Amino acid sequence: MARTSRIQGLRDLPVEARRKAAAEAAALDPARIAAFDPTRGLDESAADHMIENVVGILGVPLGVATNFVVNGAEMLVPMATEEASVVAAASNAAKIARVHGGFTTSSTAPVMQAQVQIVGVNDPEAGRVRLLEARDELIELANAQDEKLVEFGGGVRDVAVRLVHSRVGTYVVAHLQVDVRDAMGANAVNTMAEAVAARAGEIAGGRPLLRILTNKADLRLSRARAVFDADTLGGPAVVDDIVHAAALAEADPYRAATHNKGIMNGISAVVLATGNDTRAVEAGAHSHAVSDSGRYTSLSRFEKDADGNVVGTLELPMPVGLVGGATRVHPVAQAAVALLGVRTAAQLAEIITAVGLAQNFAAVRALATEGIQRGHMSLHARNIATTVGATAAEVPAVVARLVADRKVRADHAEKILAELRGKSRS
Ligand SMILES: CC(C)(COP(=O)([O-])OP(=O)([O-])OC[C@H]1O[C@@H](n2cnc3c(N)ncnc32)[C@H](O)[C@@H]1OP(=O)([O-])[O-])[C@@H](O)C(=O)NCCC(=O)NCCSC(=O)C[C@@](C)(O)CC(=O)[O-]
Ligand SMILES: NC(=O)C1=CN([C@@H]2O[C@H](COP(=O)(O)OP(=O)(O)OC[C@H]3O[C@@H](n4cnc5c(N)ncnc54)[C@H](OP(=O)(O)O)[C@@H]3O)[C@@H](O)[C@H]2O)C=CC1
Repeated sequence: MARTSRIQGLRDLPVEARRKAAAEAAALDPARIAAFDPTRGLDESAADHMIENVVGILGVPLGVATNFVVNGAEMLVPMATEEASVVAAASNAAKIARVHGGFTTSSTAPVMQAQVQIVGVNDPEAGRVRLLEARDELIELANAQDEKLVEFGGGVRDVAVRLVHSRVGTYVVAHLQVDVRDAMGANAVNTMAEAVAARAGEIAGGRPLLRILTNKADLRLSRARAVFDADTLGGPAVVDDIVHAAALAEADPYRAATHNKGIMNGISAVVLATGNDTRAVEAGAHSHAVSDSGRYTSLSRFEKDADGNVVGTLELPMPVGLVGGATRVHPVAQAAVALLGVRTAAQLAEIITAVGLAQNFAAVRALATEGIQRGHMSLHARNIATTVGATAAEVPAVVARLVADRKVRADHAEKILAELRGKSRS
């Protein structure tokens, strides 16, 4: 069967049937995603080897976003999040993007950078140039730390040197620019930085201090682009308002922070589902949101294209891997990667970026039209109903009343529940 990301009625199926439908739609043997079943996910002894002082395992809901087409390929996207409406919103935007073929993505080579800080250099300008003269020697020394990475086609691509003027002096900071192939790359570049630090200090004429990767991974960028059809959105006035909404985010840091949070709703959910480092991706994203003039701005852009549609673009650092970290040891992360069917870290990075753009578009569309409450709160209402003690059988009736009364609040849910229980007793 051909892979598809359109699954009719997925939301109405019980969870076990959804897993089956997802495997079928992804043309996968269901055994490949068996770990999605919480009884077959991460066990305590594996968890005990992942971090320290383990006392338990936190469950986070894992959903699957539908409707994605990325570079012409149908794609079901695993998303781990505690927030209602995120998975629905991503699926909704992906459905609108399908009208014009879905998402087109691209990326730079997977180059991470490690910094070596050198202190106490008397002639920092000359120290910088001495290090650049020693480029080949430093590259050779660094590459010798990871012959396998070089065999895979990775390794150090270049050395850059910056002078950083701080409150307590000028530092010579050498950057190793390393192609880390399918790894997130932290361990490889940190090992290289530690290995070259002493020699770099000698050459620069100072003392090496910090030796660590930078999470401002601006040489490892991933991009996504999609066209959102004007007629599907409700016409030219809606398009103009979406462009206004995005323009405010570009110009105003207060709005940009929320706009970017909407992007990260999608990105962090896929990063977490695939066992990648959410903090590394978040740090990279926010560092990239600072413009050349030093102002915090939005990561995405929405414009009106020549045909009057909205064209959305997103570009940001995406340091994710397939071969290391928790991706290698967490059975649910492995199942998530299998569901996506990706073979390289670059493919994974690009899909995550497409999800970020979809998520952002869904929120901005809602905000520029009916507001966030109707769609988001009607899904959040299920949490509220459960919080006040509604049973699985009672939840649908409580949710329907909360939404109809436009009062998605715990006090109102308690009132509705009491009324329902009163009726069923009488
Ligand atoms: C919530 C929707 C999608 C409803 O939207 P709707 O138009 O009422 O939904 P629909 O029933 O017509 O369905 C349209 C599609 O949405 C999906 N969908 C719809 N409902 C479900 C569901 N229950 N379960 C699974 N999928 C669902 C589904 O894909 C469906 O198509 P289908 O594939 O079925 O043909 C819409 O209102 C929306 O996109 N809202 C945005 C919600 C959002 O952004 N939530 C994030 C949390 S809010 C936040 O944290 C960020 C924010 C907002 O502050 C960021 C910012 O300010 O920029
Ligand atoms: N500031 C930060 O962001 C920091 C993050 N971290 C953590 O680092 C972890 C990720 O580190 P990472 O270095 O990716 O993970 P690992 O070191 O676990 O895995 C990467 C290794 O996998 C091997 N490998 C096998 N196949 C490939 C391939 N096709 N391409 C590239 N490498 C391959 C290589 O080792 P070999 O050459 O030996 O085969 C490579 O060094 C995350 O858990 C993150 O949380 C750690 C420190 C700081």
